[in-house]
Amino acid sequence: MSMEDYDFLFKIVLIGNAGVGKTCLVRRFTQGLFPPGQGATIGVDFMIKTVEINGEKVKLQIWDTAGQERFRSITQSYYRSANALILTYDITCEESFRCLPEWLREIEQYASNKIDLAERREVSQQRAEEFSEAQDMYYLETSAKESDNVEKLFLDLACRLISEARQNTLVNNVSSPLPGEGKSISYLTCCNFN
Ligand SMILES: Nc1nc2c(ncn2[C@@H]2O[C@H](COP(=O)(O)OP(=O)(O)OP(=O)(O)O)[C@@H](O)[C@H]2O)c(=O)[nH]1
Repeated sequence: MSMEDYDFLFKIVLIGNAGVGKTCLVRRFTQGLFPPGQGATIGVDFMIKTVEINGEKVKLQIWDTAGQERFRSITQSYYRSANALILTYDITCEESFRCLPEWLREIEQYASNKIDLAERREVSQQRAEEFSEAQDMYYLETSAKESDNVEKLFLDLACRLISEARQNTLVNNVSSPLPGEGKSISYLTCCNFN
């Protein structure tokens, strides 16, 4: 794809414990499906989706990292150049929530997945909200399976990145957007995705 094919290009990296549903979230968003029998990611995987937000083409490069500890050194190298990181945990797995502080340094935003499994919930929404507020992060519960909030997760993030890129363009007085630089952690709610 040439430069003319999009107005913005953002790199988004999903991180979080193994089995929380990172790959399913990415595939739900990029391919519109919930893959049956999804196996563990080896190293990193990469998918692209171009969306239109308020008349502008936004190309999202989405990197899905392996949650397994043995791949940590490989996946860490992908965090650095990311415009945004989405830390994912599983609402039915207390351990995946307790590990969040370990991931904190890299976090901008986090998603709690598998909300379709409400009867098996171990991590209450209130705890997650308190945690995200304390860390000044954006928080959204999703279900890759039921397709709840998945589109919203990625589009809200893209919207926020556009806003940041614009601010940087103004601040730096340059003609081209500089996505990802001088990231703000405030959450934009004013976007219209139609
Ligand atoms: N019920 C339910 N199951 C889900 C959801 N998302 C993922 N799963 C299941 O959770 C398991 C793990 O999903 P993956 O997407 O492979 O998890 P991952 O975080 O990418 O795992 P790693 O690649 O090992 O890091 C699979 O069996 C999925 O079917 C969801 O929203 N609801």
